[in-house]
Amino acid sequence: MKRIGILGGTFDPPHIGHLVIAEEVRMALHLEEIWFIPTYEPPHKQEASIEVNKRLAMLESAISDNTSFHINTIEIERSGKSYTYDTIKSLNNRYSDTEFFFIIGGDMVEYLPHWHKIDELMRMVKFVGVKRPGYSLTTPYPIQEVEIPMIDISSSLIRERLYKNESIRYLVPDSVYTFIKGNHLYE
Ligand SMILES: Nc1ncnc2c1ncn2[C@@H]1O[C@H](COP(=O)(O)OP(=O)(O)OP(=O)(O)O)[C@@H](O)[C@H]1O
Ligand SMILES: O=C(O)c1ccc[n+]([C@@H]2O[C@H](COP(=O)([O-])O)[C@@H](O)[C@H]2O)c1
Repeated sequence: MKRIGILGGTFDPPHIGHLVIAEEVRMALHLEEIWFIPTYEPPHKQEASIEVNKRLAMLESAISDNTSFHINTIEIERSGKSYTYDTIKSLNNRYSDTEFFFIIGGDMVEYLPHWHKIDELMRMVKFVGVKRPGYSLTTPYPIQEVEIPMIDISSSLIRERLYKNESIRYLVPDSVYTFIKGNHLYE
């Protein structure tokens, strides 16, 4: 069986926290690839503040220098609310030779009881939890923890900084920085 990690996210915008957790989990669990899956419409929070094609373009530029990182656009193609249950069901059908590991930060671990069809989903995919400042990995669900250097960076922090015209240099890859500035995003 192939071993593939999935990092689902809104990536509004992508930041170095996303890249670090993907790489750390890839290494720790000996995964062949990480597939980044941008949501079309996040199931549990307000819709993204910029359009999906711009989120996708930023994500492409953020991961382009890592040959183990790929993007899967299944949720964009499906449109509507991006329930992980629907995504994993399709991927399991399509890639029967692959074991998927769905990576989530502490905030999403705490939210697990509210995920759509969570009990069925737990039987369909392995969840991997990584710590995030301010959240615990305590959950009644069987997740596997991977230790990472904790990173206190979020897309909300980056959006807030940009609204206030403060620096976000080094919090996002240079290519994402250039894209944000060039397209006047989050101003
Ligand atoms: N710094 C981080 N440490 C650990 N996990 C993270 C970190 N940033 C994001 N994640 C995880 O990555 C996934 C995708 O996150 P998302 O794209 O929503 O970014 P975010 O920074 O949480 O955004 P926002 O601040 O807008 O909610 C989620 O599972 C989230 O928990
Ligand atoms: O399916 C659900 O009910 C569900 C609830 C919360 C989060 N998720 C998924 O978890 C991933 C991270 O979510 P987000 O909004 O923090 O980017 C993303 O792939 C979401 O679709 C999924």
